[in-house]
Amino acid sequence: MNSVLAARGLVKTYGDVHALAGVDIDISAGDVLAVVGPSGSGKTTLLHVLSGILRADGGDVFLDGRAIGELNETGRSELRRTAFGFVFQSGMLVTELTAEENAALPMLLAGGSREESLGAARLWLGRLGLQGLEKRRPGELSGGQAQRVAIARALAHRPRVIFADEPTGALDTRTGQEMMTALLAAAEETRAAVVIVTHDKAIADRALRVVEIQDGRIAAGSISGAVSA
Ligand SMILES: Nc1ncnc2c1ncn2[C@@H]1O[C@H](COP(=O)(O)OP(=O)(O)OP(=O)(O)O)[C@@H](O)[C@H]1O
Repeated sequence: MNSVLAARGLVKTYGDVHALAGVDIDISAGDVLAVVGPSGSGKTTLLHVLSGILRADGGDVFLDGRAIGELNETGRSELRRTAFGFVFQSGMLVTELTAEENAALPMLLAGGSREESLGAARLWLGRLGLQGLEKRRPGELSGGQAQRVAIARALAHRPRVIFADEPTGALDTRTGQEMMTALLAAAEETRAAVVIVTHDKAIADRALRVVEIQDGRIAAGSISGAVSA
């Protein structure tokens, strides 16, 4: 199996709500997978369980064949900092830090030197068209620029998988599409796999594969490409 990330029989419950009711997924390097589905169907829960933010109640997630359910909280948090990158709807940048410091943060937290981390951050900010804005704070950036800082932050430590939850949700259509173009080009360059939760069909259409979640399960016949094992 060549999957970077695989899920087998994922189950997650909140009280009597079955947010995930048995999900199997295989994601390989360079893959771009859009996760779509109605509100409350389990998309964000799936992304959080795949990325080790939440622990599965049943089944497991495998990164390069290694079960992440076996890791303790420290191990999972290290995994999130090193192997995964995250882009959220609102960017979630640290308001007191500059663009380059924000983009360097995962590398700094993972123990990288300031020089090396800021160097990688500047490189990605430049590639994403933000040269000259490195010293600005999030409040001094447009929504689209802030999202590109978030992409640089998700990429600078060269993660295996980038998770994006409604990354274009706060952007106008054109800026959202530009952000997707930047994300996909950057991911292609690093061969990172990308998992995007989105309500936006035009954004899902940019993915290589789309999977629809319904009531915590992959909807029958919803898969474009061979997502399920
Ligand atoms: N922390 C929680 N406690 C209790 N129930 C939760 C919690 N998080 C999610 N749920 C429930 O689990 C189900 C799946 O939620 P989830 O957020 O994964 O759906 P979603 O598809 O991402 O929804 P949306 O598109 O509206 O963001 C829903 O019924 C939701 O109400």
